[in-house]
Amino acid sequence: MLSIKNISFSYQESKVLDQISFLLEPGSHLSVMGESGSGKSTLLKAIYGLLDLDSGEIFWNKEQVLGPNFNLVPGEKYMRYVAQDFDLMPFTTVAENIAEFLSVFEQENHEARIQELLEVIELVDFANVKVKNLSGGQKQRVALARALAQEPEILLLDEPFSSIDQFKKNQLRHSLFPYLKEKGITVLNATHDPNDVLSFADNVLVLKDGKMIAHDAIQQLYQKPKQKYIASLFGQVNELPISLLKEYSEMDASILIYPHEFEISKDAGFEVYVVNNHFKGGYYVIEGVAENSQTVFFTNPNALKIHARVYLNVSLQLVNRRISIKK
Ligand SMILES: Nc1ncnc2c1ncn2[C@@H]1O[C@H](COP(=O)(O)OP(=O)(O)OP(=O)(O)O)[C@@H](O)[C@H]1O
Repeated sequence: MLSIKNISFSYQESKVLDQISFLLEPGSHLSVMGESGSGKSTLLKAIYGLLDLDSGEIFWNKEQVLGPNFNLVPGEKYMRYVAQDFDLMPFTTVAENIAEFLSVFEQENHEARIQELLEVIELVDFANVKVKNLSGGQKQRVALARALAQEPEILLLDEPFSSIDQFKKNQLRHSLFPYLKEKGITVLNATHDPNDVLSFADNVLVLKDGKMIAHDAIQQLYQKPKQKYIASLFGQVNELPISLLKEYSEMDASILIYPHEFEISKDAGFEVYVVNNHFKGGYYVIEGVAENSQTVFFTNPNALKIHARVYLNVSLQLVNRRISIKK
């Protein structure tokens, strides 16, 4: 179990982590989300022991993680941190880079382990290519394989696919995350990308200005976001006065609605007129304006005529789930 107990950290005068506490079960996958500068990397660095905390404690089971003031060589054997800058050996091959981190006591397994890890990072054909000749995204994958070579109990990933193109990213998510689950490796993944989170994370921790503002199971967090900031991490979201819906016209509260949650109708719901269509591949996000002059985004399989008037409705079930937010 990873226990983070009330940790705070400041760079010079500015507080970057503010009293963060949470527990992480072994083998589970936690995504750390938050806008740029919210403290995601700093949290991972603190957990890895790269920072001296202002206050608080970090434990992996019974072992305390200590910062550089107490630990000359930061980093614990049971934990690996894959940073945004990958620390590789450029003049040796991909296979040699991975082999460097395999256990010297298991020489006879090295070939098989290198092959296994090359498959996870999908670089089998690059085994004998020198790292200096790889693209940024390929280097990032080698850094991942090196971390895995050390068979960590906890893996800290800082934007693990940031340099990798969309196509490869998808393949890699589907090979890496199930591999980590199968091996029982505990994962903390700092990411901006909801696609890293939605199908793979068990829980999500949300940071805002160094404070933990949510820590919940992924589905709960997505379905019942406590504020727009949280819902926005998963893409576009509307925050509307509930009074736009006839049944709630007297109520002074706002409601968060993802664009795909509207039902379009010819006559039921509230009226919007169409001002723009945004092509998204398999569907369109339509930009409309409601009677209170507020912009509303909703999805539709096809583009709609500019200036067309449509009615948007939301299921009662959804309203009841979300309605808790007071203005
Ligand atoms: N070495 C440093 N010295 C001083 N301030 C720093 C340092 N590193 C980060 N910060 C500041 O700490 C805050 C949190 O940074 P951090 O890198 O943890 O954010 P982040 O959420 O990981 O951002 P991003 O998503 O852009 O990587 C930011 O305001 C940043 O400017």
